[in-house]
Amino acid sequence: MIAHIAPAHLAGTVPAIASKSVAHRLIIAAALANGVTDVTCNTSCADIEATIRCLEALGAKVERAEQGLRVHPIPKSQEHGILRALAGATLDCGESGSTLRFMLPVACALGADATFTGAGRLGERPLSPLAEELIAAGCDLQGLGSLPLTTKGRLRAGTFKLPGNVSSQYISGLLLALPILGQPSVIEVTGTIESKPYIALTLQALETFGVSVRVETGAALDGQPRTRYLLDGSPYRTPGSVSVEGDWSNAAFWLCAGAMGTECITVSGLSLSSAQGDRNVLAALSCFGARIRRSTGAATVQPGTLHGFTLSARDVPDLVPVLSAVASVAKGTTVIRDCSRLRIKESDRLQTTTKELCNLGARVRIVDDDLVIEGVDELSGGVACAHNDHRIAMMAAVAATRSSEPVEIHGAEAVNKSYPLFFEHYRALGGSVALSEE
Ligand SMILES: O=C(O)C1=C[C@@H](OP(=O)(O)O)[C@@H](O)[C@H](O)C1
Ligand SMILES: C=C(OP(=O)(O)O)C(=O)O
Repeated sequence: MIAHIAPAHLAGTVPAIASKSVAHRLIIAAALANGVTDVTCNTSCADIEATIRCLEALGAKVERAEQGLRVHPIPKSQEHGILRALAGATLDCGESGSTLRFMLPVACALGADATFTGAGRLGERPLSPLAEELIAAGCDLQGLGSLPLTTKGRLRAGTFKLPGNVSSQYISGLLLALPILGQPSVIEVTGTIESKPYIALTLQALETFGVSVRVETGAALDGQPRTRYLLDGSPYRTPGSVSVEGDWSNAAFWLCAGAMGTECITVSGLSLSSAQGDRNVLAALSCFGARIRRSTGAATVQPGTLHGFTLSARDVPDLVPVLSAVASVAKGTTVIRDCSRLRIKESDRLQTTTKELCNLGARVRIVDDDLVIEGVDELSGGVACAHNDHRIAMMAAVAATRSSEPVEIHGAEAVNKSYPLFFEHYRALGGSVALSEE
């Protein structure tokens, strides 16, 4: 699909969609709990549907309700009282890295005999060293390095060792899986943890379902930071109902468009005290020079004179494409550091952010693992490719608001991965988008 966008500033109010990261975690916990859970979730997307599909393949039942979902957990075996996954299940993770990295350890802990499939770049995205830890703890994984991937055998409780700098999803995946085992386990993470707020989201979901995790921080013998997550073996207990909060990662596109425009943009339905790290988009926009207003459950960004500054992507990798669009029209130089993990997302986002913003007239370059962006007054517009990456498609659409000529985005259907309503909301904010077949 091609999105043809006529340059125009955006303004107005849109409601936040449901947080994909929070939804993955709450739906998984609900499927592993001791009873039915109602999950209020006002929107869905391809990635959330992938997680639902995988849980259903393992034996959970997910009913669609008016406000969201009613999740019936994977049944327990009468004989042993433990959760019993359906044998021979195929878990189609679509293009969702979170789904694969969360459901693989979950399937291993259930002792499922399962096959994982997926699409797009998912098979190339790393699973190492999570996979090696699962193998060392009793699972037989075949087909590593691509998809399909199969698992057999049941994970044993114990100590799992992971580095902190590959993907926080490995740590979240193990945290979600280990309560299934009903015995104490420890996850030991060495080095500085990147994407750390996503682990906080996982711990929050576990706590909601009665699983408490003790976190110890300190240093290993070699002086490196070491974080230990200690699980005491307590199982998931349903609280009856839970609610998925608004998504800051996707609200960020509108808030950034607000900073780049001439009038305010408000996103409603957001928790201002959320554990989502991407809430820091507000702090970043304030450093750029935009004015921020916080009210109950909503954030508003007013344009200001934007100027570049230096920031780290360590805890906010998903904000990098859209913050780069803001930086493209901010005076002076912006440096976004610690971007190495962007290479292993739906596309190599260091490359695709640079290439596509440059195609639209920006001045962006990669220096080692950093992005260096020299601001220009206006972008030129032109043709951009989404590279099958939702955040690149949405970045280009936001860049169009400050282009002198129209922007054409090829592969615009990529937005469906996290935000099927994206172009509808773009129009609701006054944007002019026509969609056509490629
Ligand atoms: O746990 C999560 O929900 C996510 C963690 C992050 O990945 P990494 O930990 O691999 O950086 C983030 O980029 C991804 O979009 C969602
Ligand atoms: C990287 C993302 O998701 P995932 O890793 O779950 O595919 C994302 O939503 O930008």
